[in-house]
Amino acid sequence: MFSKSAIWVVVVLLLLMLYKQFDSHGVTGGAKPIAYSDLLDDVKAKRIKDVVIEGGNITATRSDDTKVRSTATILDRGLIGDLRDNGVHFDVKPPEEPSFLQQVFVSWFPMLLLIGVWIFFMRQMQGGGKGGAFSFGKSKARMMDETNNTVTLADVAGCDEAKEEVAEIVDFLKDPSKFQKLGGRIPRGVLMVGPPGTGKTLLARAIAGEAKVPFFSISGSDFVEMFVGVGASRVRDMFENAKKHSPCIIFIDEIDAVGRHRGAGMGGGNDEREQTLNQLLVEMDGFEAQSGVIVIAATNRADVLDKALLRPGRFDRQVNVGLPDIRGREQILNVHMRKVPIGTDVKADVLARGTPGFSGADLANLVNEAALFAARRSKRLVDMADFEDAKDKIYMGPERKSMVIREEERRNTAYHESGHAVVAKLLPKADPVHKVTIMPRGWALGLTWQLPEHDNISGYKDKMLEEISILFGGRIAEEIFVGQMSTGASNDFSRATKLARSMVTKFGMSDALGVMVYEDTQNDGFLGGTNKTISEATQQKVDAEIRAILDQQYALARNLLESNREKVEVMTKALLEWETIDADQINDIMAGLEPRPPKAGVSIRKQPPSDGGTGVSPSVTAPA
Ligand SMILES: Nc1ncnc2c1ncn2[C@@H]1O[C@H](COP(=O)(O)OP(=O)(O)OP(=O)(O)O)[C@@H](O)[C@H]1O
Ligand SMILES: [Zn+2]
Repeated sequence: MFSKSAIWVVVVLLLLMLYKQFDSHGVTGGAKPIAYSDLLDDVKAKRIKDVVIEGGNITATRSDDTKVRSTATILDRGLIGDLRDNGVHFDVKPPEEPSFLQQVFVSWFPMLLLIGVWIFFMRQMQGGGKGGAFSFGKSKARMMDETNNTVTLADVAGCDEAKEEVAEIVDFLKDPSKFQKLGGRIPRGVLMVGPPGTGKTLLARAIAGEAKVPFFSISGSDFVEMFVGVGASRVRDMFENAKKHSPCIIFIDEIDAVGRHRGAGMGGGNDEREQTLNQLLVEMDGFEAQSGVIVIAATNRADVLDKALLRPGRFDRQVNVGLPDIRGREQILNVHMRKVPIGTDVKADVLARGTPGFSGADLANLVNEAALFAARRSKRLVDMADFEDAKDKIYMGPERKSMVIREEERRNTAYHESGHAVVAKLLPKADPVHKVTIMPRGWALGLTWQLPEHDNISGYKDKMLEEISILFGGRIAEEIFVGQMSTGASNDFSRATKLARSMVTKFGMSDALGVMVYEDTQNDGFLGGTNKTISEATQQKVDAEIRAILDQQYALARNLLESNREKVEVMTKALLEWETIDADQINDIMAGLEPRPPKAGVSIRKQPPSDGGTGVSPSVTAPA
């Protein structure tokens, strides 16, 4: 409101000044301006009876009572003499002073303007400014009181260790006095460390929910303001507020925004951030451990934090919240599946196997996407086909149903994917093939998905060799059955080569070169990128060894496909007919049977569902 009235004041003053300007001109208003020389002529000709000199202005009255005016010049010292000589009555007045109001306005105007601009920006920064211009130092922490926080530890899944670690905090918050009597030392600060979306915020809320205490949450970036001192006073305010509501939890997300070690950053440091951090340290030291306020902070990088934050009495307890493993993913899926109506064919364990690397937030998103698919198809339950599509969409981008693919190209892709799949099925150590599709999706024309039994933690030599053969399978099938080679296999080739190179140079899996590690991964590509630890001769041996591995695996795959031609043909036919085939159909084909038709509900969607999942590394055929 203030800025609006300020604008009005400015406008009124401006008008006043303009009016004054016109007004002073109005005094001389009736006079006709004439040249100075004409005036002098008039004086000499005795046509002037009266003259008023006011500052530099001369107003003269002629004998006929008409008024003229002109500008006097100090150069003309003879003017007075001329006037006297010609008997003109004259008067000299001092130049008119600006009025008091005008003076005040002129001297204060720049100041007022500055203040106006300042207020404007302040309000802008407050985001519309409900708090007005005077609430900078107030904490922005949002408080959620115990009655509307319904999250409990049961909602957090797949991180049992972390949950065990925080159980003690829940106990303490439930009944601080019990601990206080025994004098036990309860942590004041807990640091949750883990990648984004793994449920750090959720876990902190669950602690508050379980203990039924208020939960203050704020993001580290909320403290970082343009003005020195604002962040620090926000910290102070937040702690004061929290103490009033103790026992309670303060949750600071992204603490690295303030907690980065001091002296880092441009120009050797950032005063504002350091002040804020110092204030945080002061507050954490200051409040009694028994006051019942527990500060939980989250970060994805504990290594960038200022060491002072991690000292005893501050965030001395660390809880690691990592990406969920296969069992964790299954539990998280189950938690989120409770919120939507799920069909009986949905198997959380299969989905968990197919989603390595997914975080809790990704899995929540998966369930949500699946529900959207089901809604779009007007289903009453979310079934496995919806989950499959949701997962494919998240991994590969949406289906490109409208993409026009020439029949020839489609056939080529079908042979290519069948090649991958048949080789994978025939090799003993390969991960089971769960789905093959030639449905274009994202940037891929088709893909073969293998589903690992376990999360791939380490690679074994035989398995890696087989993987190389599987990668070659696509291109070889094109060679054998189509007779021409497309560029769609280039991704396969580069992956095969990379794998072979790592086997030789990193994993020491080559018989000829032994277990020495030839590639210093630390310095890879640094300083010119040449690897000085390898001599020219060794480099040649390395190349020859990679070549040998690739040739050998290529020959193996080619052999397998040549001697199983009819299986590739049948699979290709099935793919051309149904676009996607699942594990059961693939098994039929490999057993030499006619593949069973796709499961129900498929003909409507044209794309058959499958109960398979994704592999860690689907073999993707990119368009040329
Ligand atoms: N372990 C889990 N169990 C159940 N749901 C989870 C889990 N992890 C994440 N989620 C889901 O993902 C959402 C986002 O997680 P949350 O915001 O807690 O992650 P975060 O680790 O704090 O991420 P960030 O570091 O990006 O802030 C949660 O609201 C929840 O729906
Ligand atoms: Zn391929």
